[in-house]
Amino acid sequence: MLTIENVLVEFDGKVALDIDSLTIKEGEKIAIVGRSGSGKTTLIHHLYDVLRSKAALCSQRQGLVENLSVFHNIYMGELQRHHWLYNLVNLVYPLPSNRYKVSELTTALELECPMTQVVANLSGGQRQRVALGRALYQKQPVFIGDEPFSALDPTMGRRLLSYVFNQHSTVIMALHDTSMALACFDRVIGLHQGKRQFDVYVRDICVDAHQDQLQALYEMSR
Ligand SMILES: Nc1ncnc2c1ncn2[C@@H]1O[C@H](COP(=O)(O)OP(=O)(O)OP(=O)(O)O)[C@@H](O)[C@H]1O
Repeated sequence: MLTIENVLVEFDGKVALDIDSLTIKEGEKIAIVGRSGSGKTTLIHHLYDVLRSKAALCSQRQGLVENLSVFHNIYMGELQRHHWLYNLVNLVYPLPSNRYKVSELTTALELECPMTQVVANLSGGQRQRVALGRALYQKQPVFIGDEPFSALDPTMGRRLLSYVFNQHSTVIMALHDTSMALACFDRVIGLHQGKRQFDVYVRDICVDAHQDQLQALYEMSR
């Protein structure tokens, strides 16, 4: 589906990402792990730039519009598909079909607040699920997420990960939860100082041994 080669990203002369070659096949579920500052977000954004036409991004920054409702923030995922006039009408009088689609999604995301609730009044975990909803609403074949469950309890995180998997053929996700990476994903890529430290298919490895390798990745000195 995609091969990137010789990707070097620097900020102020400091290497953030240095990948010689990385191939991603359609249908893969890939977790990207590594300690804070190892280059996960930089890689996620690079992959999104390359795959943009068929991917939805759920970024760490979220980019929610504080004064708009849950409905509007999720509906924004589809803005570019419609004429501006349709979007304007829907902003003022949300159409029943769109209200129905968004409400199905908020139920799946276990968002119990009303769809009319302004995002500024939501908790961190609720905001994260609204951002996730906006990415899911796009119904793209590829889902790219940057720690999309970091504010959720682990059980809910796993339930929502299953939902994301059911809705997308290919999933690429930066995570700090290494147990989730090994238990739920096909392939795990470990980054350290912008470089790939390992890249394994979970079916080919001894998970317990790899749990130690993952732990070591987080304990590496900078
Ligand atoms: N816009 C920027 N300007 C300057 N430096 C940046 C910028 N974005 C990232 N960096 C630097 O690039 C390196 C990689 O950052 P990145 O955000 O990709 O790491 P990360 O693994 O996603 O971290 P985290 O787990 O904390 O989100 C870090 O040293 C970071 O400080």
